Parts: sequence; structure tokens; C-alpha cells
Amino acid sequence: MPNDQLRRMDAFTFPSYSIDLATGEALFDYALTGPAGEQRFTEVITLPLPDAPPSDATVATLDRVLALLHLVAGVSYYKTAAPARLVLPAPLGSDAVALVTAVYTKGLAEYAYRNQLPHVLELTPEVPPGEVPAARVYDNSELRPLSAVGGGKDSIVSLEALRRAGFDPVPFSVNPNHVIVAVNEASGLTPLAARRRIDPVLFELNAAGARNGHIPVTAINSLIAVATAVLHGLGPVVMSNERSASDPNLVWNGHEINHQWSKGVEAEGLLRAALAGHAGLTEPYFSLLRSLSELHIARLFAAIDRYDAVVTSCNAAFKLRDASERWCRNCPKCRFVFLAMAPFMPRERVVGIFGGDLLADESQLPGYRELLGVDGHKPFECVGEVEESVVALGLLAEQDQWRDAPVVQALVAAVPETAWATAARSDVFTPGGPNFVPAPYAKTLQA
Ligand SMILES: CC(=O)N[C@H]1[C@@H](OP(=O)(O)OP(=O)(O)OC[C@H]2O[C@@H](n3ccc(=O)[nH]c3=O)[C@H](O)[C@@H]2O)O[C@H](CO)[C@@H](O)[C@@H]1O[C@H](C)C(=O)N[C@@H](C)C(=O)N[C@@H](CCC(=O)O)C(=O)O
Ligand SMILES: Nc1ncnc2c1ncn2[C@@H]1O[C@H](COP(=O)(O)OP(=O)(O)OP(=O)(O)O)[C@@H](O)[C@H]1O
Repeated sequence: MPNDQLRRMDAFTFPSYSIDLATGEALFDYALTGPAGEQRFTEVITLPLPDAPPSDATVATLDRVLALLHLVAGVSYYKTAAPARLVLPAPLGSDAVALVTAVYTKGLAEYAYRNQLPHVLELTPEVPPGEVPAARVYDNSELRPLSAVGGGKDSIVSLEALRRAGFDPVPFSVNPNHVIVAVNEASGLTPLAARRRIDPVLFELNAAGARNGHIPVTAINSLIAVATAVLHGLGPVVMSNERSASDPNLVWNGHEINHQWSKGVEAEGLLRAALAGHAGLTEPYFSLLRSLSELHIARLFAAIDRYDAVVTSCNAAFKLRDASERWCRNCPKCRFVFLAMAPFMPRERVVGIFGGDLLADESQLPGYRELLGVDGHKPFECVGEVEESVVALGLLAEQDQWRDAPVVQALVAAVPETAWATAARSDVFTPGGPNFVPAPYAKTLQA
């Protein structure tokens, strides 16, 4: 469909979803409609099948989770046109409406900002009137946790903490690539995996110039994980979303723009409430690392060395096409994670993990100046706060192995006095902020 027709679409709808329990294949249908016609999409998500067929009660709970996943996963297709109307397919309780509203507004906020589409930040879903039958209550709180694995340091820290504390976690990933497969192999645990196939029409529309941009992918992965946990009779989904994921990159038209919104604590609360209200799950989902800074997590990671040959946090390794093999060594996330790990490891270890020494390479300086708040705003990437970067730099400047590295020297000279003063008072190693970690898991990180 030509781009000018796409831009005249006035509504996004959710015609149907279904699951084939013999194959685990779920189909999610979407439509853009308007005077120029209709553009349909189908996303296919294949859940891993359990050994025994699920009970009727399990299928009923699963159906409620899939109903939420259907609504949330529509963001990928909505964004090609950004019509003014978001028309939901069935009556929905207030918790679920709050989740959907936030996913399409706050979750698409970076997209709205970059495409200059302020109406997206104000979208209000149209919900058909009617009662939603109450969900059966499903107490999953004491069952084995499903631990989401993204191939980076954060989920490794969670997996190992859960294991040490005796929770017997099951690793879980959506579309595991070679990095995630290698991380799972290094863990020695038996993982579960789901497959997600975005409608290829989306890539054709992108190539033809459709609107594009960042989407709240963690909300989608989280709901796929919850659906898998329900189908397999497992307990809470454990995520590894850190404290700084809740902090916005900037404010635009009075709205916070946060690249990591669906990793933040607000999204976590909304997802939990929607899953409790709409699907009856007592303990659906939480982030074990919520109260920790990225720098703190990096310090915890440094105490674990069995994943050094495989751990990869760089997003370029997770692209659907033309992915890098491991760290690309030239993006904000590579720069930040190198800076965060370096204070807690021998130099040769961190250089070995990344395959290069970013702090010896002066071409990295402009990117590091952004991370340290010397230039521009916090990059639209999964990176820690400016304060965390300054604290890390301060720690490096005290170490013989790093003090003379060219990038460290140049940055120490560039960081303003005020930033050093803030870093000196910093609480980056003190857990804090709101979290939803259930009581039995609260001591996990100290085990
Ligand atoms: C890997 C990555 O960063 N991708 C972002 C990038 O996409 P790109 O075009 O370079 O490559 P692909 O990922 O292969 O995607 C191709 C197109 O497919 C569409 N798409 C993909 C996944 C999806 O779930 N929905 C989609 O619609 C999209 O049109 C792509 O162009 O740039 C895109 C545009 O800005 C981003 O949407 C891609 O981000 C992925 C969805 C992704 O998985 N990103 C994570 C690595 C990520 O950003 N994680 C955040 C957490 C954010 C959150 O709130 O959940 C983080 O690490 O901070
Ligand atoms: N493909 C995936 N399947 C399932 N969960 C995922 C996937 N990718 C990321 N996640 C989860 O989403 C959350 C955010 O991902 P993120 O990339 O920030 O974490 P990470 O890979 O563990 O660590 P890092 O921040 O070092 O990259 C984490 O809980 C992670 O486990």
C-alpha cells in the first residue's frame, strides 16, 4: 500500500486472535482502516508446548493473557500510520484499559517525538461498552519462576541470583539468537523459547517509507513470557529491569519521553494490575533488579565469570536482519556497559569480553561525552544515568590500570565540577525506589 494511503488511515482495529493448542501457534490480526481502504496484518507467536495437554482452567487463563498480548503487540503495526482512533475489540476492565492506553502513548512516546506526532501522546482507546466476566483466580505465586533471558548482563545476574537462592528458575526467551542460546548453554539450565514472527508486510511498508520508530518491546516480551508460564504451570515471570529504566530521556510538550518506558516501574505496575484484573494471576510478573542501578548490577555481574565468552548487551546483536556477532563496540550501550564493568574487573577481562578496549580508543570520546552529560541529552538507548557514568569514571580515575587510558584522561578533564560534586553524594550502590519484588524473593540478591 503506498505511503500516502497509509497516512490517510483513520482507525486501528483488532479483528481477532486465536491459538492452536496442538502446535502452540497463536495468530493476532490487526487492521488499519480509512477512506483509502484497509491494510491487514497478522503476527504469529508460537508458544512452546508443555508435555501434557493443558487443563480447561489453564486454557481459560491463557486466553485472558493472550487477549492482553493481542492488544499490546499491535503497537508495531499501529505505528506505520498512527491513526487518531484506536478501537478495541471487546469490553475491557479499567486495569487493562490503563495498560493499553499507556503502552500506545508512553510506550510510543519516543516514536511520537521523533516523528513529531503529538496526538499519539494523547490517544484514548475506544472501548466497547459491556461487562467483562470475572477471571478465575490462579495462585501461581509458589510455582517455579520463569526468568527472562535477553543475553545481557542483567538477566544473567538475575538467573544466577535465583539459582543461588534455590528458586530453580527456568530460562525463557523470545526468538533466542546465537547469543541467547550460548548464554543458556553456559547456564547449564534447560530453557524454554517462544517464536515471534512479525508480519513481513511491515518490512515492505517500512522499505516504502512508512512511519517507523521505537516500540515498547519489553511489554510484548513480558506478556509472551507470562503466556508461556501459564501454559507450562510455572510461577512468576522474573524480569531484570533496573531502577534507571524509569528515568526519562527528555520532556516534550509536557510529556516525558523515555526510550525504556516498558522496562520502567510504571509499566511494571500497569502490567501486574492488568494481569491480576484481567487474567486472575496472583503473582504474574516482577523485576528482581528494580531497586538497583546499572552500575550496581555491573558490579554484581563482575562476581560471575562463567558467561564472559558469551554475554552480550549490545542491541545491534539482536536486530532481525544484519545483526552484529556480539558487541558492536560503537554504540551508546557498548560504551556505557564497558564503562560500568571496567571499575570492577581486571582490564584484560573487560577487554576480553568486548573484544576491544573502548577507553583506549579516542574516537569513542564524543559518545562518552553524551553519556557523561557533557554534551546533548541521555541517548535513546538502554544506558544508565549520567550520575552513574560519572561515578564509574571517578572509580576508574582512582585505579592504576585505567588512570592513564586516553579516554579516561580526556573525560576526567571534561566533566564539570558540579557533576563530580553530585557523583560524590551519589547513592548508586544503595538499593532504592519502588519495586514489586514479592516477599519470598526479597532476599535473593543477598543470598
Ligand atoms: C535491535 C534494535 O535495537 N532494533 C530497533 C531498531 O530496529 P532496526 O530497524 O534497526 O532492526 P530490527 O530490530 O531488526 O527491526 C526491523 C524493523 O522491525 C520493526 N519491529 C521490530 C521489532 C518489533 O517488536 N516491532 C517492530 O515493529 C521495526 O519497524 C524495525 O524497523 O530500530 C527500530 C525503530 O526505532 C526499533 O523499533 C527496534 O527496536 C526493537 C523493537 C528492539 O527489539 N529493541 C530492543 C533492543 C530495545 O530497544 N530495547 C529497549 C527496551 C525498550 C522498552 O521499552 O521495552 C532497551 O534496550 O532499552
Ligand atoms: N529476547 C528476549 N526474550 C525474553 N526476554 C528478553 C529478551 N530480550 C530482553 N529480554 C528481557 O527484557 C528485559 C530488558 O532487556 P535488556 O536488554 O535490558 O536486558 P539484558 O539483556 O538482560 O541486559 P543488558 O541490559 O545488559 O542488555 C530483561 O529482563 C531481559 O531479560
